[in-house]
Amino acid sequence: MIKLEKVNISIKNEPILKDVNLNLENGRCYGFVGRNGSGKSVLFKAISGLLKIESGMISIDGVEINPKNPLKDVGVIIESPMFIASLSGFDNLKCLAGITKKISDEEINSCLEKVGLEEANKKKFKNYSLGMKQRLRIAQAIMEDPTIYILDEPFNGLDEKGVQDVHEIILDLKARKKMILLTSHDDRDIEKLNDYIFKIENRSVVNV
Ligand SMILES: Nc1ncnc2c1ncn2[C@@H]1O[C@H](COP(=O)(O)OP(=O)(O)OP(=O)(O)O)[C@@H](O)[C@H]1O
Repeated sequence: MIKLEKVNISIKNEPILKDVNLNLENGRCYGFVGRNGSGKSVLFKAISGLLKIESGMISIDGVEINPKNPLKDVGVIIESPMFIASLSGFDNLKCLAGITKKISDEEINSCLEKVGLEEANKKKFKNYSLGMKQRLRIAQAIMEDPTIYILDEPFNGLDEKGVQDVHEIILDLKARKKMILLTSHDDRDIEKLNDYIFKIENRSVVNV
C-alpha cells in the first residue's frame, strides 16, 4: 500500500499541494482530475519519488519514498523519457530493458504489438508521429510488467484506436490486480477505468 500522510509540496516557494492524505491499495485504479496546473503531475512525481516534498511522509508498505529511495517496480509516464532519436522503437526499448535485463526480445516485441507498433517498430524514433511516440511511452511503462503504474495523461496524442488499445491494456492490468494511478482530461477515460476518483482543487486532494 502507498500512503501519503500530511504531504505538503512547494516548488520554488510556491505552495502546490497542502496536507494531502491518501491510502492507495494494490489492485485498484485511481483517477486524478483537476484543472491545468492544479498539481496532478507534481503529485505523481512526488509519489514516484522524483520530487522532494516539503513535509509529511510518502511511503510504500511502511518504507519512505523520496528522491534517495524512489518507488521501484513501477511503470511511469510522467515526462518524456529519453528515447534516442536515431534508434528504432524496438532498439530504444531494448536499451532500456538492458538496465534490468528482466525481459527478452520476444517480450519487447509482444509489448510493441500490444500498443499497435508492430509495423513501425523498425522506424527510427525521430520519424515517429506524436501518437506513435506516445504508444512507445506506454510500451516502455508496461514492458517489465511492474506492480504499480503511474500514468500521467497516457491518452495524449492517441487516435480513437490508440485510446481503445490503452483502455484494453489498463483493463487487463486491473484484472491482474495491479495498482494504477491515472490522469486524463477526458471524463470518459476516468469514468470507465477508475475505481476511485480524486479531484485536485485549491491545493487539496478531495474524493469525488
Ligand atoms: N519545475 C517547475 N518549476 C516551477 N513550477 C512548477 C514546476 N513544475 C510544476 N510547477 C507548477 O506546479 C503547479 C502544478 O503543475 P502540474 O504540472 O502538476 O499541473 P497539472 O495538474 O499536471 O496540469 P496539466 O493538467 O496542465 O498537466 C503549476 O502551477 C506549475 O506551474
